[in-house]
Amino acid sequence: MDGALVRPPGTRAGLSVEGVSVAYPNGHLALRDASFSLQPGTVCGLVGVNGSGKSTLFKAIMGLVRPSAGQVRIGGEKVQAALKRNLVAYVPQAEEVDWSFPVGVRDVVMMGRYGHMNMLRIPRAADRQAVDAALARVGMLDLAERQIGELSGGQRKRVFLARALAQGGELLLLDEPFTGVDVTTEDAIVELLTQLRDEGRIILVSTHNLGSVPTFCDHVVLVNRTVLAAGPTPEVFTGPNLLRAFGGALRQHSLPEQAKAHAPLEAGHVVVLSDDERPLVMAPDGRVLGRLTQDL
Ligand SMILES: Nc1ncnc2c1ncn2[C@@H]1O[C@H](COP(=O)(O)OP(=O)(O)OP(=O)(O)O)[C@@H](O)[C@H]1O
Repeated sequence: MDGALVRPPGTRAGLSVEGVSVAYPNGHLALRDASFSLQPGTVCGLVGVNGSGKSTLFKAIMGLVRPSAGQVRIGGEKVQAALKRNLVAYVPQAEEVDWSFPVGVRDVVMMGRYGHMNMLRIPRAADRQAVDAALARVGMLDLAERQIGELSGGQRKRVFLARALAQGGELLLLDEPFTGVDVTTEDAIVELLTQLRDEGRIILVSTHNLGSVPTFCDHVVLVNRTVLAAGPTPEVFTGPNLLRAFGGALRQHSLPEQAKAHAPLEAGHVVVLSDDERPLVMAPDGRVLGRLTQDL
């Protein structure tokens, strides 16, 4: 993934979620008193079991649900003001998109520019440049004329990432970006997110792929209907915290003998499998040592 990105003007935007509670119209309290904050230039993993409130938190940050208590601030501004300034870009889960809709790759990425256009939505040269730069950056310029439904799962993810880049948001929300992508695409996405972090953006990534969290997240927010723990990855992404967040949803195994023969690990380490089955190895004191296959 390479190429330059046309960056919008705008100040760096920190994110603060302060005491946020969200109740749905049926009365279900999906989040209670959730708090954390992130500084510009951070990649943060949002980690929790199914139904723990990750998407609800995204919706609160995007102004799609109104908290019954607390507030979200982006760059010190209320959500609606931040949205008007195009500070927040969202990369959806594949399931949220109608892939049969006949729309080309370039058109999808151009949608990221709508907030920069007037009512008639006629693209200007700057919009076309931003689209091309974003497509180049995710390595999709060659497929720009394809229909979106004609792409692979990994290519589709790149297109929606390009849409967020073309928008030029300071805060990027990614919902499960690694689901259904191969290791090469995952590495390319991680590299791009790291570059965006180094440019001063905040990247908030919801993921079930626990194995990848220590390798690319500076911060972690663990959720289960509230924020259980938030902070730098080495402090928060620990065995005890993960077991508290996931309870019985994580399978825990002793490291198999045959794996020990290939890895410099001591007895007593355990392997924890996330629900996408990429194993994490933890030390007896609960420190996460890394992924079994790649890091150890
Ligand atoms: N529109 C809604 N109305 C009522 N309850 C909802 C609604 N949307 C979500 N919920 C409930 O709120 C809780 C949190 O859901 P949410 O989608 O935020 O979880 P999640 O952590 O994103 O889950 P997953 O990992 O499965 O995507 C769940 O119990 C869910 O059933």
